[in-house]
Amino acid sequence: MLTTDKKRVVIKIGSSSLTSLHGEISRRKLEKLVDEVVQLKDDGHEVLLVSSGAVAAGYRKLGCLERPSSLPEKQAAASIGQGLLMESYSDLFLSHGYMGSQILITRSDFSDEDRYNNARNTINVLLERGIIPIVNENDTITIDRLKFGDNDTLSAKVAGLVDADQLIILSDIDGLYDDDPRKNENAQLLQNVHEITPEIEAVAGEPGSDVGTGGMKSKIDAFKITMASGISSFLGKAGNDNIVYDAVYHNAKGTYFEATEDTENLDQKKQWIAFNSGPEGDVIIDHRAKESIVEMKKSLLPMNVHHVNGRFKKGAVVRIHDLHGEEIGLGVVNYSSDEMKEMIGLTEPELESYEKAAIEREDFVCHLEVALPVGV
Ligand SMILES: Nc1ncnc2c1ncn2[C@@H]1O[C@H](COP(=O)(O)OP(=O)(O)O)[C@@H](O)[C@H]1O
Ligand SMILES: N[C@@H](CCC(=O)OP(=O)(O)O)C(=O)O
Repeated sequence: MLTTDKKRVVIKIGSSSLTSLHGEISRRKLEKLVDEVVQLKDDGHEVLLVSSGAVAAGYRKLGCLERPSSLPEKQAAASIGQGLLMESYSDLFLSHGYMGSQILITRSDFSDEDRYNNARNTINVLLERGIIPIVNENDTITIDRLKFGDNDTLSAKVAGLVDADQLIILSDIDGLYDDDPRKNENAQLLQNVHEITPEIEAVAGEPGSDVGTGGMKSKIDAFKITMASGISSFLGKAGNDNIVYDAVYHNAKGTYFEATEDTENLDQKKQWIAFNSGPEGDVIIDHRAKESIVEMKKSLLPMNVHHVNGRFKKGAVVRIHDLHGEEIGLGVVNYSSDEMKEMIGLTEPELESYEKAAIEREDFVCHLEVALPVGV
């Protein structure tokens, strides 16, 4: 995060906002976006782009008449389109004296803590040296169940990774409405959202175009992540005049997502546990232990582990459940599943040799404290 009024801004632009009606990359739309990023750079802000558009830019050149639905065809299209997209961005930024750089990320890169931290270090160097990192999912090599899938949640995770001040999501709609505007012409624009309540989640519908994948639902998931991470966010319409520039200065038409000041922000370690780690097993605890870690905010002691499911090593992230099967949160274990199984049933004096907590409080993220998006 920058300390002055210079901001670190992550801008996400969706496929539908970069392509023409025929699904080709629109040079005019790209130029407009680049012009606005350049305005921010000229003002001294750091900017990172999360740009979709690889599949959209490539599928016709692959010989498909419409956006393919099979994974191998989408991946082949992205292989063609990603290069074309980057070529256009590089040319345009260079014509203004700025340099772009490509970063392709998979979900498994983010679930490995070392690779996650490494990505942060790399991006920090680029931003500090005035480069504009351009991030997309590494579509050509990811497999379906391990895909981010849409770039909305990817952009929120990237914003958390680089400790951004603001996430701007540009779409084909000028904000979040209280109902799907395609179905209800009286739907009203919501200008400020301070909490993602079940009512807010309920207004989010499917994608509005053939080229977008996320729809409003994935944007809401993205804003849950940024709000829990203390990052303010904005949703507005790509192509509206000065939308990006005005959003940074809080003057744009759209929806601003800002958590209230009393919301506790997750630190970077907890962001990784909550949104990026892939849990490897389950630790089940009784109601007394639940009260101790949730309400009294204590660490989970070895004597409070009721049983464990799955195999995991020391340092893995696990799901913590109560005896009714309700998931309470996620945490990093200090013992492997085998060690934990050995502890169960031991008396207090016998447990004395296990000096560490099973899960330290600072390595535990409670679902009650943070409304975690499911499955992101
Ligand atoms: N409550 C809502 N408010 C605004 N848009 C909505 C809502 N529910 C569904 N949508 C649809 O979500 C679409 C934007 O998502 P998407 O098509 O994935 O765009 P992008 O490619 O920009 O990510 C809008 O065009 C709109 O039709
Ligand atoms: N990684 C994909 C983006 C997936 C996608 O379509 O996302 P979005 O347009 O943001 O809903 C691509 O570059 O084509």
